[in-house]
Amino acid sequence: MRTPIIAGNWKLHMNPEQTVEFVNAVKGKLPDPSKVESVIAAPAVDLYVLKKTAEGSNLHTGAENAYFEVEGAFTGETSPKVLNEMGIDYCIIGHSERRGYFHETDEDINKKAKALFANGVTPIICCGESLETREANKQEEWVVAQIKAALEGLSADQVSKLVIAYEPIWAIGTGKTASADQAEEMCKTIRETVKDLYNEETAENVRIQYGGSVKPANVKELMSKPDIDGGLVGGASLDPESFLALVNYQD
Ligand SMILES: O=C(CO)COP(=O)(O)O
Repeated sequence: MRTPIIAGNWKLHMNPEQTVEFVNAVKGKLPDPSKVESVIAAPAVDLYVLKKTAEGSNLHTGAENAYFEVEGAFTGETSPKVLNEMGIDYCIIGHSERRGYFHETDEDINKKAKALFANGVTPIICCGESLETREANKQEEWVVAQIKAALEGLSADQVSKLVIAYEPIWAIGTGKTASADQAEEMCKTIRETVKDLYNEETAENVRIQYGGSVKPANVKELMSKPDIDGGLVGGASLDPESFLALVNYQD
């Protein structure tokens, strides 16, 4: 059985003081990680205090991006090796904002996935189509191509452990959620793609999140779908009460 995983993606929000305040507010109220895994992915400048403050709690930690090299003359980048040394569990890669604003390619994302695995950090690999692609009814081929490129050269064992986040760009920060059926349809397609590329067991193990205007009001319906194993949440993860409502959706 796959353990549900709800991850907040803070994007470019929150400073270290706000991070400490947030973690202290949620820390004693998170679900047992065997029932629902709770993750906060924070800006790199907040990760040290995020990890320190979360220690001994049920909160797992994540970075929002990392580079595919671990050391060297790469000004401004974050090392997967240092994330591991800090005890950071997850790293989001390939978010549509990184692909769009920072021109990250499928190849970069694949290299980042490999570098994260080589350094003991679990990738959360994002995929998702634009409104234009959906209106042309090309969303499946688009997302399948992104998944194939991102997973290129990864082993079945690695793919069993990673997380894939399906985030249709038209639903991010717009208040316009994909319907639970639309989200389920694509998450199912992603799982079938993993089955075709690897095997049934790997497809059964890989956890697939939906992201795009997930809120306490819609999380339960999304999570009731068989191929949706979690949420990657932007705006609604910034407030402790709202984050707690999301991770405790089973109550
Ligand atoms: O991009 C997202 C998470 O990575 C989704 O953001 P919102 O939840 O704010 O729509």
